[in-house]
Amino acid sequence: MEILFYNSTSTAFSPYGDYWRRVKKISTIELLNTKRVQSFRSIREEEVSNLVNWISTKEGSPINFTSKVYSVNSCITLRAAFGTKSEGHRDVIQSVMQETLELLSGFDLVDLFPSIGMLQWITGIRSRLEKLHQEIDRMLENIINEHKQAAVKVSEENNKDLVDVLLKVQEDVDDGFHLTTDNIKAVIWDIFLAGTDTTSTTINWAMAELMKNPRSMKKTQAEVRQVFNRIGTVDESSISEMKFLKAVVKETLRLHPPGALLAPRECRERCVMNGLEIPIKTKVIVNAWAIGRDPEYWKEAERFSPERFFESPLIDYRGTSFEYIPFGADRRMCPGISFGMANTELALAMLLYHFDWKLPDGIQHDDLDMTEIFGISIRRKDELNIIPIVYHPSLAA
Ligand code: HEM
Repeated sequence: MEILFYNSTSTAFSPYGDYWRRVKKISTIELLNTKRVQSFRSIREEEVSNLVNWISTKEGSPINFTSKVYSVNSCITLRAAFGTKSEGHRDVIQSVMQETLELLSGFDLVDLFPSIGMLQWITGIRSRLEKLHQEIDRMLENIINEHKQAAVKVSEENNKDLVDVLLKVQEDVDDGFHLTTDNIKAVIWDIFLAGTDTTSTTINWAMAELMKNPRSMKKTQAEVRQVFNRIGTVDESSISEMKFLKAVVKETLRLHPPGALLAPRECRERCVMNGLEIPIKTKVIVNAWAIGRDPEYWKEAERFSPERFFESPLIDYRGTSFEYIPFGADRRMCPGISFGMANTELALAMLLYHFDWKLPDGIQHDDLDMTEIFGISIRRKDELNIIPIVYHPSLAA
């Protein structure tokens, strides 16, 4: 079933209000635009390089790839959101976020956004969530105050973190819309929840698929190494040349869209689809996971084959190819595509450049278990434990 319709009087689903529209606009235009995402390049490169250095010390032993990728992504998001001011709070934020994700693991994106409505209806875990909510609130309050008190105002666009940008928006009252401090906290926390888990899940699935498909792994590594060796630097500047790597990420998102059920929609007017009458106000759930595996649109739909995107180069994830919507479509579409893709592509490129990867003893490529578990994002059931072997360009044939 790819689209579910049902009438709902539940408070879980609140129609979009003016607040939501404004915040969405701010997220898309001010916070997560391509230029801003570019300005976080050095953060990405530094954090992934730190990971590469750490992995180098573990050569020959299995590492928990899943948890390492998760912590790198949360560091990148933290630094992008709070700048250097996050350092004193980093451990607390990461553990609170981890706890939130664990508590919410039975829920999905559909339940979470806009998060403002979330706490109103989750009953069983309400008290723990409320305690966490207070902790998060206190922590964000401190960080925002530190930003407000910073003696030197940040004027250079490139040095602005997301809190700086939101405080600037708060100052510039736009035709009567006032962004409160609570709004700022909610936006930042939504970005954490929506951005970190989805991105690290994507990197994890991509690596798992490459481990399961050695031919694709070889092809991706050959491309990444050819480009980085020719340019002479291992950084973000040449990622745009890595067409096969990009196809690997696209194929990963086709088979494993982390936000499988998208955000819920509501029918604004009565309509008829395939003879079925859909009344006004029906809640609509779109199953992007099932759409990406529909044999009507995809040849050998269950097979991991990045090459399919060379055969159909026009299929893109920007919300206009309806057979492929890992970031959703229309006004509820993900505002974090550029940030998510930049983090995913750089991490994969660097980890595939610097290391060859082996499965621990006794596990064959074909045997790698790809069972999924359903939560905020659809993750692999098992953490990915794999063995790094350092690549030395000078020794390569
Ligand atoms: C590979 C990474 C990512 C994937 C696959 C992904 C996917 C999605 C999907 C499917 C939705 C719902 C869209 C819809 O219903 O039409 C969504 C919403 C959202 N995403 Fe992402 N996302 C990713 C990364 C990010 C990042 C890095 C950020 C922020 C830094 C982010 C922020 C958000 C926010 C704030 C929403 C809610 C938008 C709303 O309520 O309208 N996402 N994302």
